[in-house]
Amino acid sequence: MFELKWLWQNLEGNRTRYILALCLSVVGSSLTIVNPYISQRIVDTFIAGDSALQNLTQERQLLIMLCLGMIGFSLLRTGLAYFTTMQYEQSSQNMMYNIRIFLYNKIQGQDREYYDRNRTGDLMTKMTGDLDMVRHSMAWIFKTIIESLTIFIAAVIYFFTIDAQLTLWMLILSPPIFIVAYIFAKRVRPMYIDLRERLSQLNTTTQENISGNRVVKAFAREEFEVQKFTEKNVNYSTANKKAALVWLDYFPFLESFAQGFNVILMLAGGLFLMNGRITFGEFTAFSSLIWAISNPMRNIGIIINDIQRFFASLSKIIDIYYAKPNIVNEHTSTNKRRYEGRIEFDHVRFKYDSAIVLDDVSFTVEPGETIAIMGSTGSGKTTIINLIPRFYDVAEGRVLVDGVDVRKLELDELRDNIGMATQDVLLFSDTIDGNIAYGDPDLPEEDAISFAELAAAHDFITKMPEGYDTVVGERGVGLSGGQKQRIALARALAVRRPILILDDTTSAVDLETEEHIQKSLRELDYPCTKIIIAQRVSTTAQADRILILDNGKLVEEGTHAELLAKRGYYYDVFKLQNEGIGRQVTASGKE
Ligand SMILES: Nc1ncnc2c1ncn2[C@@H]1O[C@H](COP(=O)(O)OP(=O)(O)OP(=O)(O)O)[C@@H](O)[C@H]1O
Repeated sequence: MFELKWLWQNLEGNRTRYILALCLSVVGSSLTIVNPYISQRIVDTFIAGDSALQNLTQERQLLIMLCLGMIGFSLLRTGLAYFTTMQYEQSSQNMMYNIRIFLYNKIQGQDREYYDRNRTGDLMTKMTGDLDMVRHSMAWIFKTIIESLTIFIAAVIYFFTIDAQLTLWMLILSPPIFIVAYIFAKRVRPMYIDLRERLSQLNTTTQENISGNRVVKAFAREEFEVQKFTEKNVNYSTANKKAALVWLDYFPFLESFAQGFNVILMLAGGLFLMNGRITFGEFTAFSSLIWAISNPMRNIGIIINDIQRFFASLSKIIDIYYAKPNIVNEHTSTNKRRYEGRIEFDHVRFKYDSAIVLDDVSFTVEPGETIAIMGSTGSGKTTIINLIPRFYDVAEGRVLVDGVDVRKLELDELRDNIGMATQDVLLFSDTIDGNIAYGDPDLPEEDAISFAELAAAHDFITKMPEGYDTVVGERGVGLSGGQKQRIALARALAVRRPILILDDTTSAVDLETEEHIQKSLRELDYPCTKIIIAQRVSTTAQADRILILDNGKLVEEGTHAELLAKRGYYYDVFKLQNEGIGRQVTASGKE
């Protein structure tokens, strides 16, 4: 079976320990029959045998030895169980530790398409709940199966040595139990796959709700969100109950069969005892070991439940394990080159799934130039800049950096040459200093300060209670939109890359602050090609060239003056932003 083979492969380094644990389980469980055997000897020799009284006086030494033996074996079994459990725990924990690291790296190495397709809540479920289910199975469920099986087999062999016919009578119930268990397993498997899916939906809803709580509050949609959560919760709970109820359908059969072992022992065993076919001690041995046969039968349903959960979780983990990104970061180059910063789009066509987003886009940016991209919302501006660091690959055409197709460049090196501030600003729960130095952890504090000054962030940072050491909350909680944008800009500048990409980075700052930022960008002390997405003419006016996008096509290209003279989209935007919205408002406030 593929999943088990996969587990075995990943057990590398811990295989010996795990096999040792399995062997110890077998040995420890086999010892279960020792005490019933000693009991049998004690009963037959000292309690119920013909010469019991005589033995009690003459063989007292043997009795003491047998009693000590019982205590000794009990202690040995307990010690062994402790040691065995430790081996299971250590090997399964070590294995999961390795797999967790591997999966985390795997997720980190996925391309943007993977993140577009996979929900955060689902990935979180795989990395936590599913991994833990597999670990639990390795440490407990497999152990339970091995131990139950060993005890069962050891008891059956021991029973056979006492009386084969009585043993066969006892085993008469096993086939129907296995048939019931098999039917149950077949019915319950799809339910656990469904259950796992619903848990993932529940986690996704919870995660989205928590990370989007400010939007929820802004729209006073708490009730709606509670309803949405309740719906997922009900779904999960219903699926859980459904699976549990299926188990309950079969439980009475399994329990009755398990109880049946006692009845058979009483009837057949009692008859055999009266006939003198077995001794009283042997009957006691049967009686004290009957649980070894009935318990595994009784637990078979629980074990099947857990195994179904185990396989449902394991297949989800394997999904991540074998997921292959289309855009791979080889991490091979040790010496990363610094690029000149020339960018060229050569008849680029791009689509998300089947929707064409960029169509025949061609333009060139020379090293050191500043290019502004403007266009209506959804026209494809962000998509253009996402193609430069190769977050996605083009469908047709080429994107070239320093004259080389980005698909032929080392991904690490390419991205190491780009500083980027994205539209959706994400800051980490760290100090402001730590956030600015994110791309360069060795950045001296005075440099962090000077980049914050360039990004017009220094003044508000120094006014904060702990200045640069102020810890910002998750995603930058505690800062205004404009403040977050400025820290993100300082972070992008601080890496001093030859290509700087800014996606609407100054949209939330006032005009005066923006003026300061524009000046800083013009006066950067390192060579840098800048690509700036902006909606304000005040931002684009100073660019060497402005590209206008409309519906995925490049419709205008030129300097501020050239585009104004063209009287196209750019001119309209310019007019709109400079003359208000075209309405002449009178002093009295009427049009
Ligand atoms: N991950 C994605 N999967 C599918 N479609 C996407 C994805 N990202 C963007 N799109 C679609 O691609 C088109 C272009 O999006 P893009 O983000 O490039 O526009 P934009 O010009 O940057 O818009 P805005 O000014 O609103 O940021 C839009 O129609 C958008 O719906």
